Amino acid sequence: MNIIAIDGPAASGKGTITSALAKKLDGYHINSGSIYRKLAVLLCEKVEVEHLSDIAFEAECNNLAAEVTHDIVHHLSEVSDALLYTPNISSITSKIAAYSSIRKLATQVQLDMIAMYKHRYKFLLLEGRDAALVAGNSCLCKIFITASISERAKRRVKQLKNSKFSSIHESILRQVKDRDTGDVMRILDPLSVSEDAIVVDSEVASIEEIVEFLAAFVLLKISAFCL
Ligand SMILES: Nc1ncnc2c1ncn2[C@@H]1O[C@H](COP(=O)(O)OP(=O)(O)OP(=O)(O)O)[C@@H](O)[C@H]1O
Ligand SMILES: Nc1ccn([C@H]2C[C@H](O)[C@@H](COP(=O)(O)O)O2)c(=O)n1
Repeated sequence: MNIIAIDGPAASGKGTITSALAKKLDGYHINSGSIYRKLAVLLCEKVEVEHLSDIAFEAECNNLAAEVTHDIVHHLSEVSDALLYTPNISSITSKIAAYSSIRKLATQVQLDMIAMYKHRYKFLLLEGRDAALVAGNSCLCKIFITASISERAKRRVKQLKNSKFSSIHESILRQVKDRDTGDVMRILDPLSVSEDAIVVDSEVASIEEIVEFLAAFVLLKISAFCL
């Protein structure tokens, strides 16, 4: 099984690049961020999280994980994609991703998806913070997509411009910084660059050029494996 693990900070372009790379390689894209985001939406449907203490918030995360675990695929399929990328859900997702009950559940969903799709596709592209860890020995290569924080905030402003969540650069920059801090500082599976990852700066080339380059890199890697 060939798993390509792809990671990077918020708005670095990893989702866009992974999706285009999956198309180019005829692979299947597993977006682990969307699993975490859907769990955040389910939590918000259940409780008002805004005024909870950290202890109460963690308890609610544990309750949610216990409640949905037996029918997780059904629960996740009930969540509309439209809600996933709102600033509020992005920030709550970053928070819930720190708790082991949530991480355990999201990891199980990813492992189930890998088991389901591994015989149907030559490549599985696993996007997310702990992709390399989840993929384990089946990881063919690790890719880390990055860009400067100002560029990432600029991209997010542009992305949100035509939605009802549009916001000014300063406020988006603060949100992106807060998410970086939450992702990098948390104890469980923090955002970090694995030493054997290939690091791609998405500011120095277009999306198409990066996808071309990465597809060539993956194919080279697999041919080296087959020697
Ligand atoms: N060279 C580039 N490479 C990748 N994305 C780019 C590039 N230039 C502009 N973008 C744009 O940056 C925006 C952010 O990309 P994307 O949503 O894929 O980021 P992400 O890392 O998956 O973010 P998140 O983790 O918050 O979901 C998209 O609108 C994408 O089109
Ligand atoms: N494997 C993963 C995937 C995502 N997260 C966290 C990190 C982010 O704060 C949030 C949303 O992820 P994104 O859609 O931006 O990739 O979920 C994680 O901890 N582990």
